[in-house]
Amino acid sequence: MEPFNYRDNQLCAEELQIAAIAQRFGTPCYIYSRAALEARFKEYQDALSGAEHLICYAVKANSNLAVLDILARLGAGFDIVSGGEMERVITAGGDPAKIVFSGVGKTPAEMARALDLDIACFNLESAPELELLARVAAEKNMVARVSVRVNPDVDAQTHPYISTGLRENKFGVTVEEAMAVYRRAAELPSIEVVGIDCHIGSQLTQISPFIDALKRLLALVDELASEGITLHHLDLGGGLGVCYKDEQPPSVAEYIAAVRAELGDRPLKLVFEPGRSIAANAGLLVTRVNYLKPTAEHNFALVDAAMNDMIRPALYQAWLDIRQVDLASEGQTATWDVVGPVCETGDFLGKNRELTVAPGDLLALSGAGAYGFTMSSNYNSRPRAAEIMVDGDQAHIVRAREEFEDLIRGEARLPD
Ligand SMILES: Cc1ncc(COP(=O)(O)O)c(C=O)c1O
Ligand SMILES: N[C@@H](CCCC[NH3+])C(=O)O
Repeated sequence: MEPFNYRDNQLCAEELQIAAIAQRFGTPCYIYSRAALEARFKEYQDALSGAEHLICYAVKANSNLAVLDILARLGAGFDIVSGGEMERVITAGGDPAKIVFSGVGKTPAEMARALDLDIACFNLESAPELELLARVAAEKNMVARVSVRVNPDVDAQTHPYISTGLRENKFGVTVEEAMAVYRRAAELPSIEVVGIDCHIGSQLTQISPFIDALKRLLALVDELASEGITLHHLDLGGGLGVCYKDEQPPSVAEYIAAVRAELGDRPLKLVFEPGRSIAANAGLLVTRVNYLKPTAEHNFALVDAAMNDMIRPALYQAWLDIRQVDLASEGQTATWDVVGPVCETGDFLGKNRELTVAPGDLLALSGAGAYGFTMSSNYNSRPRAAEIMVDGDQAHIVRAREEFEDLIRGEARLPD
């Protein structure tokens, strides 16, 4: 489902022209498509039909309440990594019984709140975390359901910053350590062992690393069973990649089919934590060209969005497609570096792009629905962008553009 198409040379989001949305809500703005979010989530549901499963959307990819609400209505569970994400899910109407809590640094307060909400499962990332959780649960006279995040030491073949399943990464426990953590968990009265979990990295474009990880997890499941520790679910994390440029990731259906084939008829509920593969291509970042600055070295198109709005190009050298909103622009055709107003040389959204642009034109960055707004900041005291949800021929503002008052909230000058 491609939500952003041209009609009469004008880029549209579902039934609406991007130019009209930008006119109404200003730029820079994130524009999401409800239909695209739903279609991607349903791909997972269809691929998993007939199997006991839970699809826990990874909130970090795009945590806007409207996005969470749309997915919650379809029955989604949620993968969270902080108290803030937990409260977002609850505020959006998500079901706490479908929350899994990942993350290497859970605090006692976050644990206590998650226990009060009776979330599905804590994905434990270390032996000390198990001890702390057991204490927090015991003090509340409660039992915490856990799975252990295993670091299977497989190469996800993705950017090193978003690879998480190698021995050198900070996430999870090694296969060897996992046995000890499970044995200890099984003897703690305030802990109930329910599952096993891994997440080997993000933007994976091949199935084989997932299957390698799954094999290592299944071997552990068998070893645990032989010791009388029976697991009920297997959580393979997120990580399925998307096409930003010319990547050819497997489809959701291919990926899930391969996992189901490897699992065979084991009585394990399958849990997934997809983020990017649901949200990335359901969103655009729309920006306006303020100046054209051709120099001897480079042609710069200075736009009103910057690295604080979308940091992926600066942080991971990520390539995002940049499209003209108006294909009939009468601007200057050249190879442009599309850069923002932030005072950093690394502040670029894309380099060497063939575009026809004039000051005042709009450009749209594709693949911006995941790890776009959620990674944005106020660097250079820039208010964060507005977020818009398009639903057919309706555009809803789902996060207001920040104002100066938002920038200084909580700050104070010293007393006289
Ligand atoms: C534990 C965990 N689960 C799920 C995800 C979501 O990953 P992705 O957006 O690649 O699907 C992440 C982020 O990579 C993660 O760290
Ligand atoms: N933030 C990363 C994805 C990593 C997710 C964290 N586990 C990105 O934009 O590609």
